[in-house]
Amino acid sequence: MIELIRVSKRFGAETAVDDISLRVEKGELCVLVGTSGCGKSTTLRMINRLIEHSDGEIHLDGQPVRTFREETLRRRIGYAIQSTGLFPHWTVARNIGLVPRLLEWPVTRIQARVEELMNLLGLPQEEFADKYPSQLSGGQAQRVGVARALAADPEILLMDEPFGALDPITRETLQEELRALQARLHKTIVFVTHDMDEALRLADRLVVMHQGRIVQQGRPIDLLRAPADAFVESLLGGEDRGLKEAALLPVSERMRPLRASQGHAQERIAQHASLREALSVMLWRHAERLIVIDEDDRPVGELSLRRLVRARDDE
Ligand SMILES: Nc1ncnc2c1ncn2[C@@H]1O[C@H](COP(=O)(O)OP(=O)(O)OP(=O)(O)O)[C@@H](O)[C@H]1O
Repeated sequence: MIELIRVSKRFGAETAVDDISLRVEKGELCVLVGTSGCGKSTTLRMINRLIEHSDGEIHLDGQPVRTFREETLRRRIGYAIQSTGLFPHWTVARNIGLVPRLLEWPVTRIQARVEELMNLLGLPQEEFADKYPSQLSGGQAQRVGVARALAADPEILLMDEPFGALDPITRETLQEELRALQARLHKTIVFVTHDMDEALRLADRLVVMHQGRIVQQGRPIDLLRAPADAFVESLLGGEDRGLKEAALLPVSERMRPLRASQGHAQERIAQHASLREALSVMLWRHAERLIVIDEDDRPVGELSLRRLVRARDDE
């Protein structure tokens, strides 16, 4: 668990982070969003002490980070950044093994761990272990960066725009992989991004920052439904919020049991698809009613346009 209590950071006369309090529970994926220069990266770097905070307290599992030895911070906190920070003259395998080597793990254990991580991140050993960073695509390099951050099996992962430089498709793939990884590994993650869709897709807890302060935090759906002010509302997408909310809700949430009289609907949608996808199918197929199917393609319900747009309170 990470806790920031009334934390500030000043660079000379400038206050980059201004009296923020934040608690990230074990296993939670917390995303920091906000306009450029609002203090997201500074907040992240104060957690692993790349930057020392000026005021307040930062605790890991109740213990002040100031009291941790460098080695302990390395072991407990992984760090992945947009530019990957890979050493260009080191192979992929050597880059991934960096922290275990610094921690003086035995060579065989390092090799086994590097192999395990390359498998986990979809980087086949035979193909990638001996490559150099310049021989990788952006997406592959990011995977190596994430593998390296996970190498010493830290409880905490700090990620600063790790997918920032990627094309939208690779980016979405890595977002899905991060969620899947998180479901398996239960790390405590703090993730910084500019991209609101990425933030909404990934976050258990969304933290909106503005001019060094936290202006609102909570579950993405709660922020979408009740933004604290006009700034948060516009950052969350203004009039697009309806679509963003629909992207977070599964079809199963609004469908109802299939009745014989509705059997004429032909278009289908998976029950795990989002309401946004359902709306898109309706628009594309000119259909006001969809049959909802399960993983085995069996009809399990139906979703009408009327039901999709209905206010939550009417249910
Ligand atoms: N080492 C430093 N020395 C002086 N000022 C700094 C330093 N690092 C950051 N700042 C200032 O602190 C403020 C917050 O910067 P920070 O990088 O945390 O913002 P950010 O929200 O991560 O921005 P971006 O999204 O553009 O990366 C900025 O005004 C920045 O200029």
